[in-house]
Amino acid sequence: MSAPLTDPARAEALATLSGWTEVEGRDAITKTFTFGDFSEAFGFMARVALAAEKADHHPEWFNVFKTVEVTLSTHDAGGVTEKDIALARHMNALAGV
Ligand SMILES: C[C@H](O)[C@H](O)[C@H]1CNC2=NC(N)=NC(=O)C2=N1
Repeated sequence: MSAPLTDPARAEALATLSGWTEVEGRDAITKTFTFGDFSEAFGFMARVALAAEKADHHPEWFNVFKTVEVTLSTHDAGGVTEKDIALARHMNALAGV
């Protein structure tokens, strides 16, 4: 199991991840993606779901119409690890940002 990133390492990673921020009061990162419509949002979720299953690393998320609010942390490690950074980076790529 990978260990949670240190505060400086997490901050350094976030500086390279457009739109991702730290969650207040919890060792996790979050971003709200906004798409053109529900089909785009759900298509994004479907693509992320396949990647997440392959990596055995899954997002917490909440979809309303064309927005997808995502929170990432590594439950087994109790914080943000490289796995979360990799998934966040992949999500940005899939969303084209
Ligand atoms: C048994 C299985 O490998 C684990 O429960 C995986 C599944 N997906 C996971 N997803 C996330 N976000 N954190 C985890 O610690 C995690 N653990």
